[in-house]
Amino acid sequence: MSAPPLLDDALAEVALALPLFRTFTYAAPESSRHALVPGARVVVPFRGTTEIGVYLGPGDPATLRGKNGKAVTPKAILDVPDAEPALGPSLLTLCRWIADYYVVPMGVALRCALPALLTGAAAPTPSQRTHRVATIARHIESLLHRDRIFARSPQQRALYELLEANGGRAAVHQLLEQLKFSPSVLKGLVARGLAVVDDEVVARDPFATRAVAAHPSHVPSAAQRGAVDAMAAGGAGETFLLHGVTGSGKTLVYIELLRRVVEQRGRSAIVLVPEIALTPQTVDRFRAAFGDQIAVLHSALSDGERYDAWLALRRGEKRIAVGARSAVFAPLEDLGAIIVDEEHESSYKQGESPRYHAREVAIVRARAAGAVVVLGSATPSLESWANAQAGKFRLLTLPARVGGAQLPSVEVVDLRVGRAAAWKASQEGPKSPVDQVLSAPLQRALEETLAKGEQSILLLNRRGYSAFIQCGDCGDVSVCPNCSISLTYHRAPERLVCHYCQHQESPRDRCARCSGETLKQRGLGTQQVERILAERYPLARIARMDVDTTGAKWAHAEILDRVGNGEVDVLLGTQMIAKGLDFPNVTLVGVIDADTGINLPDFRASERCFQLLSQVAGRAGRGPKGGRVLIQTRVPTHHAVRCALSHDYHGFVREEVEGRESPPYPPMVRLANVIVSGTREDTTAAVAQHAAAWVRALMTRRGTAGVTLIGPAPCPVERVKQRWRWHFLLKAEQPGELTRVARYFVERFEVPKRDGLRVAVDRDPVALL
Ligand SMILES: Nc1ncnc2c1ncn2[C@@H]1O[C@H](COP(=O)(O)OP(=O)(O)OP(=O)(O)O)[C@@H](O)[C@H]1O
Ligand SMILES: [Zn+2]
Repeated sequence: MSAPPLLDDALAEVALALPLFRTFTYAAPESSRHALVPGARVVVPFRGTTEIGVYLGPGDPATLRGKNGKAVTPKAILDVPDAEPALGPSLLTLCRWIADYYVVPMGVALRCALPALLTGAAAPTPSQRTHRVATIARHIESLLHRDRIFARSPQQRALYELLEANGGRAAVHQLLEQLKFSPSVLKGLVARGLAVVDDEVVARDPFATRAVAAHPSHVPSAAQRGAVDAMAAGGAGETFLLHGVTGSGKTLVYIELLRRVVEQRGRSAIVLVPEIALTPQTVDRFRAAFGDQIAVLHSALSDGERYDAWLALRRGEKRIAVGARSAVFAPLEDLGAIIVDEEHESSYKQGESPRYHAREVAIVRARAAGAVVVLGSATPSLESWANAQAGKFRLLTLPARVGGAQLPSVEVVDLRVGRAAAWKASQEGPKSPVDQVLSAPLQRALEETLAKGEQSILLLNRRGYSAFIQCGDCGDVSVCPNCSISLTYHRAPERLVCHYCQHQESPRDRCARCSGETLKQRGLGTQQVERILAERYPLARIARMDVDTTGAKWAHAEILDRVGNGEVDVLLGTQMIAKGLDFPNVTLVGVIDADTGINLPDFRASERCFQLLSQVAGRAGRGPKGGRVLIQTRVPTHHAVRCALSHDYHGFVREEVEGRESPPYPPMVRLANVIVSGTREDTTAAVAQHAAAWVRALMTRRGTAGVTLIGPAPCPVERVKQRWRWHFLLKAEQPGELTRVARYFVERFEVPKRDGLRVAVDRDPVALL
């Protein structure tokens, strides 16, 4: 053990947002614009430029020895720009925990807790917020009409349909640059009165102008009141797991809890939702209940607006922060509650350094602040469930839907055909497109629902027009030149897109390998299904929602508003339509292919599939009309499918946990995924092997019996953005051991400085792909 450092007030320890596991020592200024207190931003000279850092406390003179043992004169802090420290003591402590647990430099943790405008990382924004926007001027409802209008202008049609897919609007520069439309195509649409282009439309904060519909304020049911009472009486730092079936009224529970915490006790609160743009209904309910007290933090805010919201929270002008994962850092004092809605969602995990999980950060923050945490879900993560079973979290249950509504009946449609049926089908010739997508029972259900004027949701967990392009002769699939993943075929405009790195190319008619003819009809994507549905049901009003419609960020909210207003009969989309939607007139949910994702080489594949099926099924029958769910699958006996059919969360957990016992995976053990990547395959593999051997030797030397190492091996997705990827896993029963091993490794293991080699540690990974 080294002796504790002798700290010196004339010196300052400063964290900089650099990928270096050390802080820097500067001379504290004798006089400065503002007081130098821990958490204050400082401007310091660094390698010939200036950087913005955060002052942590007095510095250690021992750090001022050069390599030869001679004393080095510290450079002085240039400025302390803020009257008040950017980070209060509690957020500073939280960042220390993040740096330690997620094995990242302190400066990296700090940067993620501060708004971009304060870290010097912000781009100057005002000019970016002004752009030209193309909007559809005339809607062409029927497909036949459309065929006629665009008979001689397929490019215009593609652009028109792309605008449509974006909720009717898109930025002109995006259409031209990213999607490679020529300006003349857009001009053509404008000339024909089908679209208009507005000059210099300034993007605005959609929530600032979004009217809050007066939401009826319900009287909580006995079950809801029981949950609120328990939470309001919760001890400081207590964590509750609110397991409430879909439609059980969890949102009202959160709102009633906040009434007590914020309105009665005058404390503050944070509400985390998976993704703001996808959950406008939930956000609207909070806004309806608390109005001006809320700051909604979301991705459409400019850096300036984000900073304004941050300041309002910081000054206590607003006392409730609602936002996605980064809202867990909202600068609120006297925190009384943190709510994590849909706590099982993987979007709470940040994909880049620091790879924190907002749920875990919320728990740590609340414990330090003496606040309660509420984790809510109809399908809690196995980790949270295990914590509740172990008594670490207190379990509260809402076992039924509000107002006596029933959970929908769920039926399975087995897509497997026996040999005899397959023979018969082959004699009958190719199936019609709609028969390939929707089984007879699902078609019947859809038609009945349309006939009754009710709404349907169809889930297809794959985007693009057709999953990939394959050679009919040699079977070769078009893959991304940068990533080891097949390219997705998109129709509007026609192109192949890599969903990892956005690489785009034009589809070929002939195979690059054998010149055989390529086929474009393998697999189904949302665009293709939309088209097939439109042709089969020309009068149905169909809306599609998937990642491609994010071109205009708020397209989602607009599409959902149209569904809410009854302007849409069929909502077709990827997993993003499974979240939190609450439309009483949706009486049918169809899952086109439940098997997508079930066989991914990832220990969470089944859990994710069960959650998705349960969540999307939960969109049906939320009103008095009841509801029905049909799940098409080729694996009807898989426990993820079977348990979703009977709304059996407990049964699923029982079977799934068994599968995670041997070999052990979370929640039985704690996991860290160590990923080695680089631009050359051979050196990446060699470094991964060397790193794994290094860690093994360390563990033997140190006698860290509690940690095991598995691998190394290539990652299931071997190459992403031109980088090869290898990984190994560290498993441990105790998180502390894992921290020590990972930290020692990251700080001491020398990664060769060539071939872009990098090592990343992903603590508590949500996926191993
Ligand atoms: N006490 C109540 N009385 C009447 N209606 C209620 C009550 N509580 C909630 N509701 C209504 O029930 C519906 C479902 O509530 P909510 O959306 O909060 O469910 P949820 O538990 O979040 O479901 P999911 O997990 O599926 O998102 C909403 O329309 C809500 O307004
Ligand atoms: Zn790619």
